Amino acid sequence: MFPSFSLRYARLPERLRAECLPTPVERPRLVAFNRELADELGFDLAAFEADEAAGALAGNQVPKGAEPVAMAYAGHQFGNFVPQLGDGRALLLGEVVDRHGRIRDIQLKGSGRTPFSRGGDGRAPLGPVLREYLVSEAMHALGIPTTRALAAVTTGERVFRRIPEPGAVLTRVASSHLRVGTFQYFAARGDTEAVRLLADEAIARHYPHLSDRADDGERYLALLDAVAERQTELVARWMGVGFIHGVMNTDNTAISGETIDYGPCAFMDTFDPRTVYSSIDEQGRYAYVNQPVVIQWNLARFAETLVPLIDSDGERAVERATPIIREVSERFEARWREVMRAKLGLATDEDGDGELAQALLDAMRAGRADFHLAFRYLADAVEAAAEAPRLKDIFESRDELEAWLPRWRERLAREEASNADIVARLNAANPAVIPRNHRVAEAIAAAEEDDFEPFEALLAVITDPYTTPDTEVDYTRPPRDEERVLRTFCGT
Ligand SMILES: Nc1ncnc2c1ncn2[C@@H]1O[C@H](COP(=O)(O)OP(=O)(O)OP(=O)(O)O)[C@@H](O)[C@H]1O
Repeated sequence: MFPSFSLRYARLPERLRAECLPTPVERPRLVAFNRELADELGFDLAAFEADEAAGALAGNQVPKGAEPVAMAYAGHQFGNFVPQLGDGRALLLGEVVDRHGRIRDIQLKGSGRTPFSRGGDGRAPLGPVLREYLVSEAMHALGIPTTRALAAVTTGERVFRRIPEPGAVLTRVASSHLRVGTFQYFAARGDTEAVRLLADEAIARHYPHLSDRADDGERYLALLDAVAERQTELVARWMGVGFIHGVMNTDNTAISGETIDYGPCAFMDTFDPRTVYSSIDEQGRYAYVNQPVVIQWNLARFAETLVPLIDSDGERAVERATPIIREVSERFEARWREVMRAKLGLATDEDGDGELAQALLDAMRAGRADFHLAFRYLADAVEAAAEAPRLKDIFESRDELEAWLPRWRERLAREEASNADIVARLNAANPAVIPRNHRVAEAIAAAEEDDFEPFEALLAVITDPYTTPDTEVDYTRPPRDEERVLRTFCGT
């Protein structure tokens, strides 16, 4: 059933990883399987058989040709350096070449202890597995780079967190699992050769256009620049859909520029830039508004690992890398303005656009408006005479919005586009439905009672996010006060 594995990472020197087999589980049952992604990866779907797939995707049988490895990595967690993390509950089965010729990692998450497990049990509860499944697939449907979810299997075993919970294994697909933390692991050990191997692997897999730069220093500097570009754009795009990652540690900053690790993440409901959902982020380090600064900080940690590769003279290397890190804030501002222009229905670029977008966000904050509906319902207000009651109703106080709308319409007039075109742009840039926290919580609670219908129904609508769902349940509605999820648990 599985496509053939290329075992690139398993063939890298042993100190980069640990060979390790998954620990079999009692009663594997396939509860979610992404056929579209499986097809893209080259799975033989004609030979697909659910029980056999469940066994393989729970790690009870290692697929033919796979050589599972746990990857070594370190990381700054909430600002503190932890020199040894590594896949403590995940195993890379190997890489496959998908139907588009792209190399993709296939990894089991929750498949048992590894040499990097430290005190952990190597397992994952069903709730976080389904949260990662839902949110990563929604992110993909929104067109934002991310790891993907291929399958979820329940194990028939309990895992013990605050309370006993049903266990599960997620099969995750990524264009690679190289993280800033992977580089930090070896840099902290003074193993420059390993850092070089990783940098070369990163260039080969994600930035092949850099490989023909003859000068080593230039090439690794260009790698830093390329990662900074992708990560900065990623954060701007997260913020454009109201996403808060929740745990932007350096081990969760992917070199590919994909979103990775959907732990205590959430999409914001009421707009407030200080919003934090994560139960483990007590100081608000990873609040919505802090994300651009955090990514700059994480990229500076990445730059530090590359110093010996950039120039044999450390001071000169730092001098060369520093402008790239400094520029992250400007780059972010530019990407953010692009994201916001699209959300306002603007295809042309004017100096005042950033300020116009900020004024709407200020109005949303003052009016305690729902982030997603405020943008989605802008389409009702394009016409000068429009009353737009749906839009106005979601603002608790409207003065700022009322003052903003004529400014926006004046700006739209300079677009020289028909109202219908503007409406089409707005609807293509502002999703109707995202996985709201209370809906994710509801789907998880039902699945924990063995009812997967709410999970499947939610998955169906969030993977078609720009279409207003025609369903009995209103997936677009913000939570009522009693439904509000204030904190999300990472549940590791
Ligand atoms: N139950 C567990 N058993 C062993 N190790 C664990 C467990 N939970 C988390 N870890 C390890 O602790 C570290 C931090 O965990 P975190 O929750 O950020 O990552 P994760 O969700 O497991 O992994 P990823 O970043 O690959 O999505 C990682 O090295 C992870 O492998």
